[in-house]
Amino acid sequence: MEDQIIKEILVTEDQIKKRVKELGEQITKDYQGKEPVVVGILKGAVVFLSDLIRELKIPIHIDFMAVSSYGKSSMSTGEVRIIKDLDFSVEGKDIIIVEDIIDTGLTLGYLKELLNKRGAKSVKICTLLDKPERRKVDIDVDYKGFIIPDEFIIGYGLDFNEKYRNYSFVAALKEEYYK
Ligand SMILES: O=P(O)(O)OC[C@H]1O[C@H](OP(=O)(O)OP(=O)(O)O)[C@H](O)[C@@H]1O
Ligand code: HPA
Ligand SMILES: [Mg+2]
Repeated sequence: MEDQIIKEILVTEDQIKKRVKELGEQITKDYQGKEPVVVGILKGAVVFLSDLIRELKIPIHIDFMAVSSYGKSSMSTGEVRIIKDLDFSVEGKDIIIVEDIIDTGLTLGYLKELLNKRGAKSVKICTLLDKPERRKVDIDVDYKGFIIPDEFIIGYGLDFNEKYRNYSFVAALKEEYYK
């Protein structure tokens, strides 16, 4: 049963729905007359992305990337390995990277720089969750849903050993499961 692994529900389904709608309205306003490419980072971002894009009342394109950190050596450089690259060029495009969570910031720090280097016209970041206590690199977050404490989070795309991504709320996992 899910109750056994959950320490606390941090964000309820209703709170997520309301916030996703607000973020969608904000992005819709900011991108009037533009046709941004929404880039989802697999797999965690898929749940948030699929809800968010239905709140965008502008023409958009969707693309995906899958990345994995290089392990210990990447912790200082923040270099990540690209498992699946984008299908389309970002040159001259307005990009919105969508993430489920920013933790150390290493993944997004690297990706934002990469897309800028590839000639994107603009690169903005939209994350559902922000865990600022764990940040290792400074990162400008343009759109953020909720600030969360330094706990291991599951649900709404976030996994623990690939499970619990399908929960429609965001919860902290009991410490005994990951410590
Ligand atoms: O800010 P950071 O410390 O870089 O951490 C955030 C990244 O870690 C998680 O992905 P994960 O590698 O677990 O892959 P997943 O989305 O497939 O679960 C999350 O979805 C972000 O992409
Ligand atoms: O708290 C988390 N939970 C799941 N995946 C994650 N990736 C970075 N931080 C987290
Ligand atoms: Mg994960």
